Parts: sequence; structure tokens; C-alpha cells
Amino acid sequence: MSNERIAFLKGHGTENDFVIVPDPDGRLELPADLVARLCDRRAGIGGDGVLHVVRSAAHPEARAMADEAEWFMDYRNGDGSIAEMCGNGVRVFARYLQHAGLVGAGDLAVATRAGVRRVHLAKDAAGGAAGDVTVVMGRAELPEEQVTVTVGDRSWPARNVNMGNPHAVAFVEDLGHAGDLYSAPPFSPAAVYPDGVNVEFVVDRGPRHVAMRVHERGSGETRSCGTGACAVAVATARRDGADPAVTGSPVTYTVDVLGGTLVITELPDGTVEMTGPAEIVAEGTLDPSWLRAATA
Ligand SMILES: N[C@@H](CCC[C@H](N)C(=O)O)C(=O)O
Repeated sequence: MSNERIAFLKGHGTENDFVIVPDPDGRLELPADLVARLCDRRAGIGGDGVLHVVRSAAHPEARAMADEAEWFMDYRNGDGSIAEMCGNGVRVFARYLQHAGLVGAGDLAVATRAGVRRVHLAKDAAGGAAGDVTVVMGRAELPEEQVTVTVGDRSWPARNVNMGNPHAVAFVEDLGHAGDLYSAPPFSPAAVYPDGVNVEFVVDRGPRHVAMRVHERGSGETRSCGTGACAVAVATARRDGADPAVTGSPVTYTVDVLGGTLVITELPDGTVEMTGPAEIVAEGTLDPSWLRAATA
């Protein structure tokens, strides 16, 4: 692999940024240390994670979804670890497919480790490819366990929400109380999240409008987390006494993240939809000598 010219792109959704590695036939190996080197912001390209773009039929984890979704998002966190789902990633993934001419505006299905996700690529006002992207994120699970999240000498009860990946949502008075988030906030009991957790800190901004910061499992503090924003919207709705399954009406929250704004709607059947931007920023090839050193 080290002598090949490997193509990459860089993209982001509300500044949750990704190195995109197109590999339709699933020929590339992406060991964790190479992913971490790619995501390194000083010695690599830089990103919160990697979107490895593979045909579902060519990937052992996605073959069973190939009839429903031609493309598989093999998502990796910035430290090289594997995650089930990435909400901003799936928007950027769809934008890449459109950018590469592999799909047009409209609807498509993307296979992920959390299952198939439906995506809608809107056209912008000029009919171009820069409109918002909506993802049907599936249903949130809200396990009952009590969780506590701690930063310094402050602790908060947190809501356990699973959006295909695990989240702990804590309502705080001030986003500054989350501290520098250079390391993962401790949580207890540890047994609730045996594989680690993404932690969201939330403040109110207005009616059905919140702001959040997030510490992502495997990536550190990021400027946005799509699954996190969905977890926050659902946890906030329950805190506010709003449950679309009970009222029969959708509930929409605006969620401000450090890198922009996401709009999240929960439908009466429990399905959560997320809408936000997704952009391709650059493309190029990996330098073979850099790649040789990175994989040595
Ligand atoms: N940034 C993502 C979430 C990526 C996965 C997460 N770090 C995990 O390990 O579960 C998003 O936009 O959802």
C-alpha cells in the first residue's frame, strides 16, 4: 500500500471535520495508527475522524446491507478507534458522494455500523450542491440508568441516550463549567458505558433552543457532534415534558454547537431527523513517503 497514490478529501459539517478516503472496492487497510496519523493536525491532514468510503458489497461489515445501501460509511474516530455511527459524518459522506458524481441531489441510503440511514441532499437556492443535508437518524434509546458526570469540583446528573452510539447529556448553568475538556470527563457508574461515552454539556438559549459542548469518545472536544445534538434534543424534550409519541406532534429543537447550528426533529414514531450543512473543502493525494513512514 505504501507505494500507492492514495486519494483523500477533507470535509466538515458544522466544523466536525473529517479526512475522507475513497476506496470503493475496499482494497485499503486502515490500521488505527494510520487513521490517527491522518487525523493529526500537525503531522497529518487533520480531522476529528476518517470517513472511509467503501461499497457495501465490498466490506464484510456491510455486505448484508448492500441491497439497501450501495455505500458504507466505515467511520473511525481521530484516535483510530471504531464507532458505530457519526451523524455529521454521514452528511459529509453523502456530500462527498454527490461531489464525486456518484449520487445526485435527492434521497439516498448510507450503510453504517448502526444500520442503514436515509439521507436527503437538498439543492441550494441556485440549484447547486451546497444546500443542507438531512439524515434520518433512527430512534433514540433512553436507558433508565442514573449517570453522573464530573468536571473539577462540579457534578451533574446526566441522561443516558443511545443514538446508535452512546451519549451522556448533562444540563449545566454555563458551558464554561465544562472546563477545557482536554480529557474525557469522568462518569459513574463506569459499568453504564463499558465502551466509553460521548459527553454533552447543555445550556438553554430560548424556547426549544439549546447550546452544547461535547467531549467525543476517541476524538476529544469537537466543534460539533451530530449524534450528540440528536441526543441533546431528545433529552431536552423529555426534560421539558415533550414526547412526540404521547402528543402525536413532532418536536423540533435548534441546537447550537461551537461550529454552527443543527436542527433536530423527533417524530411521533420516535424517529429523529437532523438537518445541517456539509462541505467538501479540499482534495489531494497522500505523499507516498509520508505514507511509508506513517505505516512503517
Ligand atoms: N462526531 C460524530 C460522532 C463520532 C463518533 C463518536 N466519537 C463515538 O465514538 O461514538 C457525530 O457527528 O455524530
